[in-house]
Amino acid sequence: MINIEQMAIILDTLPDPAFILSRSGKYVAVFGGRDKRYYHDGSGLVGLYISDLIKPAKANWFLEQIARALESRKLLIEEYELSNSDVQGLPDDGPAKPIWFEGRIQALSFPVEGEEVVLWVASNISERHELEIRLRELGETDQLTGLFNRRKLQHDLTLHYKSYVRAAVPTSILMFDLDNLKRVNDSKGHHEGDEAIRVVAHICRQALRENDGAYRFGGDEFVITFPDTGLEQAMQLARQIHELSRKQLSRFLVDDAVVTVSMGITTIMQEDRSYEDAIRRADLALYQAKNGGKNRIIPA
Ligand SMILES: Nc1nc2c(ncn2[C@@H]2O[C@H](COP(=O)(O)OP(=O)(O)OP(=O)(O)O)[C@@H](O)[C@H]2O)c(=O)[nH]1
Repeated sequence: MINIEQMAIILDTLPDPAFILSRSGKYVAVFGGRDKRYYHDGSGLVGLYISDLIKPAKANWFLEQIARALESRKLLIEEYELSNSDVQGLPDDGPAKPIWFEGRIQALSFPVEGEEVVLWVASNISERHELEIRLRELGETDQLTGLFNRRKLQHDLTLHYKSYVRAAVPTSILMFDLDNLKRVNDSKGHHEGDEAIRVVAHICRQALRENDGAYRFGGDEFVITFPDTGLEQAMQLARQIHELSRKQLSRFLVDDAVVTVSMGITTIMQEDRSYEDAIRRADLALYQAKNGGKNRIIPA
């Protein structure tokens, strides 16, 4: 059988720190989490209160989670970020960067000093968190250009459409396609064609305002979204992008054919049942730009 001294050693050897916290946010006890590569030593916190140590917004969040665990009596699992500069009284030795934690919070069945308490186990999940961010970025980025991909466009346009329905915030959509890329590929090779596509991505980045989004729709087709922007203003931005393209793509020349861009532009409208209706309209306008002789902008 394990005796009480051994039990105390086991508690202190727990790989992740385990806090006993009262409803009012008092650190009643701290066990484990001794490896300084992963954790700051929290033993100096015992007897102190969360609200005295942590900035108000975060402190309130901790108190809310304690209350939730006490009310539900069920295991509560929450992820949060915390650095040692967020918590007064923590030593400097330990991880320098902010840590992402997974907190596992469970009400205990006995009070301490007349107050209800929870057990809060805080696991360092920073590596997993970074990997998740990286995977999300990869899942929404086009490899050749570094622009967002079509999946991300669908996600963002869904939100823009909701903003339009909820608060009549207009989003304009510019769809454009390179002209004559096939001739560059055929006569100068795919590598040169790739370069033209990268130049377009660079132009998009040059022209974007803070909340605009640039996406590779597929092949040599691109979309730019202009949130909170009506058609007239979006037309001006499209003209700028068209002009930048005219200058920067002029070096991709095959015989008498230059790489240019054809553009269709529209705004989410009242009759649209989803963002897809607006995309279809932009696509149709782009088709008209191609049919009208390429290298032009057609609004719809
Ligand atoms: N190098 C390169 N070419 C691509 C890529 N994606 C699509 N393309 C080429 O882009 C061309 C797209 O077809 P089209 O739009 O009909 O060709 P285009 O010469 O631009 O024709 P217009 O749009 O009518 O001017 C095809 O030749 C594709 O092979 C890519 O990632 N790299």
